[in-house]
Amino acid sequence: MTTTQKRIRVLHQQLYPESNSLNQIQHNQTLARMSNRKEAVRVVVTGAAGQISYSLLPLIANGAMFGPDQDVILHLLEVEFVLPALQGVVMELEDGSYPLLKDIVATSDANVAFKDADFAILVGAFPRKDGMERADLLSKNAGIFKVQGQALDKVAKKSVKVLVVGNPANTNCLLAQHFAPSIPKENFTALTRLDHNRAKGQVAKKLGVSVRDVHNVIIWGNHSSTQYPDTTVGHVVVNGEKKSIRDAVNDNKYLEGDFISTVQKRGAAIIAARKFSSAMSAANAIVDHIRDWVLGTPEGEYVSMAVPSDGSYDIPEGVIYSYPVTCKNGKYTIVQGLTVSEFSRGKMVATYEELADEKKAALEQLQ
Ligand SMILES: NC(=O)c1ccc[n+]([C@@H]2O[C@H](COP(=O)([O-])OP(=O)(O)OC[C@H]3O[C@@H](n4cnc5c(N)ncnc54)[C@H](O)[C@@H]3O)[C@@H](O)[C@H]2O)c1
Ligand SMILES: O=C(O)C[C@H](O)C(=O)O
Repeated sequence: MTTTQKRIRVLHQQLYPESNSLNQIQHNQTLARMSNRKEAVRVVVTGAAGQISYSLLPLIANGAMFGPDQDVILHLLEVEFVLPALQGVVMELEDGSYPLLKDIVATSDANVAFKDADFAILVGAFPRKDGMERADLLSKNAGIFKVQGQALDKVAKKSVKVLVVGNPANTNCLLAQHFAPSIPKENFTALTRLDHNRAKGQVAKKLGVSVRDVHNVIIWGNHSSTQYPDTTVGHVVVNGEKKSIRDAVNDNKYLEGDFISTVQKRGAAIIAARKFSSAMSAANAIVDHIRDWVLGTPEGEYVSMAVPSDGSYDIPEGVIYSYPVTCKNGKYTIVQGLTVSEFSRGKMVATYEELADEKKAALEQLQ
């Protein structure tokens, strides 16, 4: 035994008088490391055998959503006749050798899927097909979000954070919220981060810069073709120089015309090209939404989230409306005090009115 080994043994015996093996030191160190690990979070993904989930699940399992030190337990919900396909997804997750993936629950029972959930990502819905209007989706989807809201209310943690992706996302979110009265209203959100990312992408392309140089675009309202992608407070930073998007682009006709309609119609353009709705970019936006909500947004950075309207910017309460937000300590805050031009106001009200109509139609469906 070397002198160093002897000294370690003495030290070890002082620290652990009940043990006399060096292996025990290693064992205790391992136990200590394990006890420092954060408890695994339970993440529900509905529509788990669908195409968005196929891109999303590996991102959750590899730490992109919650960080590299957070174990996850995936709760996968599918309709019963799709369970055999879901088993294939489960096998692939097992074969992916993801160190953070602690366990998988795969089921067609909402009360099993939502049990003790920390996060619920509601993707499963009837997707819009080429030529179909979003309003057509309301009747197909209202029942799904009623049942899932009720299950959340009954068995999920009261702190569960909910993100609705399945369309019409804002109104489906409102329904889930309505049927889960025991969960704080502000825990219900819908995805407009994909639209936000699309808007950044269009500005970056126009200016020939990277998306990382584009900041504080805003999506107001509904995840639909009435959404208002707004660049009025956004800026770009190129070679250390900060400029408003308006000044950098220097083409208001574009920013108030083609830019807006390209972002509004991007989902439809992808359906027309792929014959399926967006999936890879949707999964990426879902990760961005939850990661920022949980881990926070960089100082001064706005992101877009559809959240319960609280009267901010004179949008009445009672709809799920996309606003610019910042996130800190697991909470989002709607950015206040931005100047709203007459042009912007018209677009913000139009998209609100669509949401109010969708709400009325959805509630009628359920009577
Ligand atoms: N908000 C956004 O930015 C955004 C972006 C893209 C797609 N979407 C929407 O996301 C949804 C899913 O898209 P996709 O391409 O993955 O569709 P998909 O058809 O590939 O997958 C949907 C899955 O949901 C399942 N499902 C249906 N009803 C269910 C229920 N009650 N419980 C559990 N699972 C159920 C289906 O069996 C299917 O496997 C669609 O509504 C689509 O329009 C939203
Ligand atoms: O509009 C759709 O159904 C597609 C999806 O919401 C998208 O924005 O890509």
